[in-house]
Amino acid sequence: MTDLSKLLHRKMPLAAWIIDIEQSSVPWCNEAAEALLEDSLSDIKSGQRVIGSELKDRLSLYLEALEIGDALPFKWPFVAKNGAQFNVHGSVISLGGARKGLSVEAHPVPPSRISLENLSSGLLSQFTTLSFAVFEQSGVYVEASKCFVEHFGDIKHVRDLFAVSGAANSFIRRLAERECLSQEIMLSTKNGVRWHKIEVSYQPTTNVVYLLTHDIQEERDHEVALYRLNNYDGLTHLPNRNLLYQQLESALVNARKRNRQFGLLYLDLDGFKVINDNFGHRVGDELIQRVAERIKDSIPSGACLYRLGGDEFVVVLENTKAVEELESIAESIMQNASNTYPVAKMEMMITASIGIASYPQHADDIDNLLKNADAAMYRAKSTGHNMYCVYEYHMADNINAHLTLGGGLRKAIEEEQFILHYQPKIRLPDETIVGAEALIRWIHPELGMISPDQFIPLAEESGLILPLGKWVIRRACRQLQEWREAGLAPIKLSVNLSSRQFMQADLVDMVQIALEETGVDPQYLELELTESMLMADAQQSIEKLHSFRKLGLTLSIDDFGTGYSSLAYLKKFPIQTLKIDRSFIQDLGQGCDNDAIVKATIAMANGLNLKVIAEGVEERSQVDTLNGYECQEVQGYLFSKPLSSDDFVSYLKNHNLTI
Ligand SMILES: Nc1nc2c(ncn2[C@@H]2O[C@@H]3COP(=O)(O)O[C@H]4[C@@H](O)[C@H](n5cnc6c(=O)[nH]c(N)nc65)O[C@@H]4COP(=O)(O)O[C@H]3[C@H]2O)c(=O)[nH]1
Repeated sequence: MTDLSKLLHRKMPLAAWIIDIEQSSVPWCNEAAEALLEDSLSDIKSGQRVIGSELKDRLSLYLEALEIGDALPFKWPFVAKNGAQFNVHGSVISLGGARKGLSVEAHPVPPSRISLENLSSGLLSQFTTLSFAVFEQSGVYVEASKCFVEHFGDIKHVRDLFAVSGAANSFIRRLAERECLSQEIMLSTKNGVRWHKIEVSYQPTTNVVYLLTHDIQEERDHEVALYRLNNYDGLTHLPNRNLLYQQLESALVNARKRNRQFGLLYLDLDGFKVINDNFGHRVGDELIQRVAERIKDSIPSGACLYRLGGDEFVVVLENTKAVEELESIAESIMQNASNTYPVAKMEMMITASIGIASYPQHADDIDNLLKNADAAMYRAKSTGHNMYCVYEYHMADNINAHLTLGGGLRKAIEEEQFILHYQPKIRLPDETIVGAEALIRWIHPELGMISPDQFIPLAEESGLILPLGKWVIRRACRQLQEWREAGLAPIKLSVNLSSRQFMQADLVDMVQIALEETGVDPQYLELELTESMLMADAQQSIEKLHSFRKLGLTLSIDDFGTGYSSLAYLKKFPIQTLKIDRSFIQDLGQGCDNDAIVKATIAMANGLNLKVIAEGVEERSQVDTLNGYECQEVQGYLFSKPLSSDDFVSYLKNHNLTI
């Protein structure tokens, strides 16, 4: 071994070592070889470096045929752990006597030659699932895997891959700077532009660029779908509550920083639940879509519309100068939204109640701004549908009262905490009492008497109007029975129906049963309906009204003139009475527009053979004017406020009606 050491100096740069094939060992190696051997060519066993059995068998075959001094007939290629490639040359030596061994040297393979050899071998094209390609540093295409070619087609230059030329240029610039990079980018494939994750590695030894691509379009699509799901309403495609909060937060930051104002409108459709419950969710959904489109068309381009869910929407307007800007949006929405909607082959009508709140006047944080706009909306709803209210400080208390009332309503129905009051109806010109309107009152155990304006909207929204409405009809029928039994001359009693009640499928049956149970002659019961209630589905309304007529009841249109007065339809409805809304009566006889409207309405009703009653009559002058227009009946505080049952009987007696 000492001789050999002289022969092959340990410090020589080439890795060199000796193999004793018979012993499967490596009796000597120089320093350069040590690193290589450690990598893969041998193992250490019991302190001795050994070669594997496979290599031993292979080399033994050759040794048998070779003489000492002969070179091995092959180069033995291997790649070290650090990626360096070597060809190992060997020659047969004597290890003493006739015992043959092998002296080997590892020659590094010049990198460029290897890459060119490998690349031109078409090796990459064998890869079917991994998408990668090799380019010269200049970007010229060299070779690619099968999968890459199938995905991107024939490309000549790396530039051909990029969907955006700017991205291609920056990519090539970075390559020139020999950067390794990993990024998500859009690439042009045979199937169009798709998102990819790419990894690029520049190999200085070979002067080539390796590009690995991974199509992530599906992941991107999922991300986008998830984002939409979280932030947009599926039905109307409007942004939802999440995005509303985002916009409000940024609006608040901007407004605080720049000392600006912004505001919001909180919209809730009136009686939407009724439509949903009676026509089904599909019709309800379609209506919501149409309404959303209508609202969107009614707001200025700078305003954003959000759907909070159900029938609630919010409009946000930034950089406002005055609350009037928000009010004018509300007016425009109300004007457009109340026109009919063609839905499911019907002409539907729906209105909205709107609450307005503005930063900083009405609240200085988002939650309070929303809460106050909501409170203003509640106020609009309970004052009368289809209107808007700007927030005022006491409204927040009002909403609390609403919640308390709403919670107690169910219990109140169970415990029958209600009574009916009766307001006389007076015939003109002789001013005899010919009827009464039944008006509900809630006798709350703690709050006392609550007016219907405060709880009927809640009952409608919650659906409790159905049991409540049933109670009213049964109570009114019983009252007629009691008056008859008390010997009073028969009078007509009218009952208000809510829109939700009117759409109730078994309403006609329910009324019939109430009449039969009390033995009341149906001609003394009148139902008061509103125009919008009838117009929600005019065709169905006509059928229902005919069913009521068959029972023998009379039908009246309440609040005439405030809704969608379609004269064409009016002729088709089998109604007997028009009740002119009190808003037209208030300033009657003062030569204003209302005089002409009332006069024309009465003339038209007479032409259609309908009886006309004017409500809200408070002044004698109004009676005189109405008399002049040939109005048949009046009702109002001038004659009497709504009275309890006992007071009503006294009123009848005092007015000399036959008992
Ligand atoms: N300023 C003024 N007001 C007058 C005058 N004459 C009558 N009124 C009031 O005007 C309302 C007339 O009833 P409505 O328009 O059907 O309006 C009713 C009706 O829409 C609803 N409502 C009342 N009872 C029932 C009910 O049993 N069922 C349903 N669904 N709604 C009801 O609540 C509304 C309000 O009822 P009320 O508070 O009783 O208010 C009554 C009545 O007290 C007057 O000369 N001046």
